[in-house]
Amino acid sequence: MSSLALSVKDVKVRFETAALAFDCAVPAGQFVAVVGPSGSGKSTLFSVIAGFETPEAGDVRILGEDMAGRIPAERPVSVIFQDNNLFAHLDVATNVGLGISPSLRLGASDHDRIEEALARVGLADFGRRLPPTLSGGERQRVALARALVRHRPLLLLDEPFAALDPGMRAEMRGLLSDLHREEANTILMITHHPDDVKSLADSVLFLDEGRIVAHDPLDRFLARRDLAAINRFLGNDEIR
Ligand SMILES: Nc1ncnc2c1ncn2[C@@H]1O[C@H](COP(=O)(O)OP(=O)(O)OP(=O)(O)O)[C@@H](O)[C@H]1O
Repeated sequence: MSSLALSVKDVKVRFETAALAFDCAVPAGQFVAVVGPSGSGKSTLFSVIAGFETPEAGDVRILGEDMAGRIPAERPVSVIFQDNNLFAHLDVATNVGLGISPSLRLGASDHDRIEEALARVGLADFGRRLPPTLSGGERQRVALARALVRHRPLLLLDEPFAALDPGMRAEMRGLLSDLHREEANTILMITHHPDDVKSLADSVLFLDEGRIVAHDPLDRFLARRDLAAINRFLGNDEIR
């Protein structure tokens, strides 16, 4: 029995112009902010965990289980991307239903689950709407509902608030924090905003040049002054 939600060990990914190497271990139930400069490897780390990218070496375990050879759909993971991947021609309820069954074979209890998930994200009456008629924040809430119906123990969020204005960001942070508490899941969230880190994270994974250079509890991370890239992210350079 493992109390680790995620273990990434000696993982190596090589692209034409970049070599990346990841090592980290995340206890179950944590909310982890994943931060670092552009191009440092955050999205690639997510692709490796979710199974979209096969590393040339190393070991990914989720809740103690080896993920080698498992395609994305077979992993106990949900991913929400910045552009939320909703199908524009399918209504909101159908988009959420895809989280339950990619072939949309849905029974009566599935429709109840969809309605419950939409109500939970504050979109109870939105089932028949089409995604292009929604605001950016509403679309992200649909993506969250689609992740919720899957009940996967690990949720990966790749800049889910990037397109939102500050008011909506704050609203989404509140919703995510409530859902994390209720679901007792493990969340990794990529963000470029110190505010997201401070209000949501238990710990912070910091990447630089294709490596995880820090994995600290939030307080320790915020007190760090020893790495230039972290100082830049936290705005410590500007205070001096
Ligand atoms: N499919 C790919 N083919 C070749 N190189 C890639 C590929 N995916 C990522 N890279 C390279 O790997 C490095 C890490 O990219 P990645 O997208 O993981 O960074 P990131 O930290 O998520 O950046 P950003 O914050 O800008 O989204 C970059 O140098 C990028 O050019």
